[in-house]
Amino acid sequence: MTKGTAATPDAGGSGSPTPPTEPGCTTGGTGGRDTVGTDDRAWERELRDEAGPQDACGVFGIWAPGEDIANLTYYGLYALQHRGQEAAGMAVADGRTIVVFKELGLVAQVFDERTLSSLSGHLAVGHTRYSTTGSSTWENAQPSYRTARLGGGVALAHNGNLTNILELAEGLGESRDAGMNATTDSDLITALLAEHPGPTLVEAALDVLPRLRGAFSLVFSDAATVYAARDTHGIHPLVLGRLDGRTEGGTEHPSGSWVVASETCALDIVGATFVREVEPGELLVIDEAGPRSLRFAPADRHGCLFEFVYLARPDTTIAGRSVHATRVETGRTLAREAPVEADLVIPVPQSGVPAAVGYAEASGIPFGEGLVKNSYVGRTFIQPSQKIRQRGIRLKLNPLREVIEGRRLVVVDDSIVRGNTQRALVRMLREAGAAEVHVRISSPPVRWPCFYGIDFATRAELIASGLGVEEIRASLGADSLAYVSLDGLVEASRQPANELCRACFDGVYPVPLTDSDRLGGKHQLEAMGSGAATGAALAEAFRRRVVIGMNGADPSPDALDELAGLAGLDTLEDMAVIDGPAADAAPAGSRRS
Ligand SMILES: O=P(O)(O)OC[C@H]1O[C@H](OP(=O)(O)OP(=O)(O)O)[C@H](O)[C@@H]1O
Ligand SMILES: NC(=O)CC[C@H](N)C(=O)O
Ligand code: SF4
Ligand SMILES: [Mg+2]
Repeated sequence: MTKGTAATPDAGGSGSPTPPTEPGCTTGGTGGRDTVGTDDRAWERELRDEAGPQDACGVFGIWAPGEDIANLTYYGLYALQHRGQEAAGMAVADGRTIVVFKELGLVAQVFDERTLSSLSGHLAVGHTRYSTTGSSTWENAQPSYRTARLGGGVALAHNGNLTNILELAEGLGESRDAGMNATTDSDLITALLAEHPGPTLVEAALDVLPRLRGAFSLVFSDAATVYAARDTHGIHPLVLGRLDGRTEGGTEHPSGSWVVASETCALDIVGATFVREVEPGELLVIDEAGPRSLRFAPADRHGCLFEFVYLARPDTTIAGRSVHATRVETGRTLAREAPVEADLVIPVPQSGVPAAVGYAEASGIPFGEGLVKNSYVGRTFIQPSQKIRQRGIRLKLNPLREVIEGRRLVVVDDSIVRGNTQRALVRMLREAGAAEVHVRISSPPVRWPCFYGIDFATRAELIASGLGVEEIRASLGADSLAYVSLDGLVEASRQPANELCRACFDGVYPVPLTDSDRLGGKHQLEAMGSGAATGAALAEAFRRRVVIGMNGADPSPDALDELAGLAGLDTLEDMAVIDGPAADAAPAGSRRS
């Protein structure tokens, strides 16, 4: 392994890689593309500072000598854009050096031809980020990079969320900081791998991976080799593909060319054929000898059911089942379980479309487009602030008056999380003249927070956590509301019920959660001093409120007392004396002003 170099473009954000400013510093990007107006900056601050629900990142890895690695990675990330819209990046290595280029923004905003042409090598690791631990800052964009203790570097892309973050950070001590200023759980993994005394990255990984709790689909690399690993539950997807018929200097590379990606749709886009899933508890090592499989834990499969509902693209296959087929069938089931007399079934674009097709098919009610989607607006639920999500819905969806006026509508969507979308839609549809609005949802009520990579924020934010179906209907202003049953959804996914995580629907968490897991939160590493969790830091975290209740945690009274004790306070009320709005606290290492 060799020392990495940095991509440090000019202020315009489009420069070519230049040497690092300090030895071993490897992450690149503008750290401050200063071309946005005042209003945009406000949005940026919201993006950066506010806690809120989000999605599940996309990861991509490729080992393909002789191929245009940067371009293929770009296309792979493009196919995974729906999994994270806050930042994107790639690390490209040529056997000697690793160059990382990352930036806040969408894939197409982060990379241009000039940047891509400056990134060359035989392997790459890429990422699209939707933050679940650590603010939306440049430092927290991925791939995360660390110089390894024994020389060389480690670049890592992570989808998921760890649940033993404080424990891991405490174990790292001072080396957690190491000038990187990242506050993600993902960077903790990179640091653990880089700090490991083992002579090879494989040995480090086999020791570190079993110590991680929670969800991780990882693609990481040193300068010569790509690695992929999936947590023991296989919570989020990760697949291996082969770039068929590719050549190196006119002859096919003897060991083939390989791609690892969050979803099969990314394999399709780069022209790779699906080989198999990375197994839960498996570590794959991909180099000139081809892929080798190692095991770091036994498989105890609990795949995320919400991937089938919303997260994954419909043209992806998970555990042998098409996401699109699952959604259509769930719509059919919903029509059987919750029929209604109506004139037209309309979908809520984008991810509500397949279920609406299924509902229309099974009910016999005509299907029609009643909402026009602005294709230039992305996913709203995965945006990191409530204000942005609410604005996004108005920007994104507009009713087609001539289609809906005077009609009794069945409005089909895949999920209700906070209720932003449905509340806005019911109002818009009524204003546009709908005679009746019947809302049908192709997943059960989301009542429980997710600790494994979906930022469902606080439980209080989940509309179904405190309200029954009738109360939700009243709050949305709909004429009727019904959700599909959990059994109906599981059946449509064709997965054995005991091999799924369904925790956000039924509160049964496959990875046991301790109080500190529950007390953790998106900003827990920002609240820590370098290396160690001090009482004062926890008190600060507590004050910021994003920690308590983050991810919907309902901390037990005992845990709260313990936290107050750690912070040196007698009672929780004492914490109120520390004042100042949470958003004022700039995330550690933020380069943006
Ligand atoms: O109840 P809420 O908090 O509003 O969240 C639920 C909505 O968010 C998602 O759509 P999103 O706009 O994120 O993406 P999509 O275009 O893929 O449907 C989901 O499909 C629902 O429409
Ligand atoms: N959505 C995800 O998979 C997030 C990955 C990681 N926890 C982060 O916040 O960057
Ligand atoms: S809690 Fe829900 S969103 Fe989170 S991993 Fe489980 S099924 Fe997926
Ligand atoms: Mg939607």
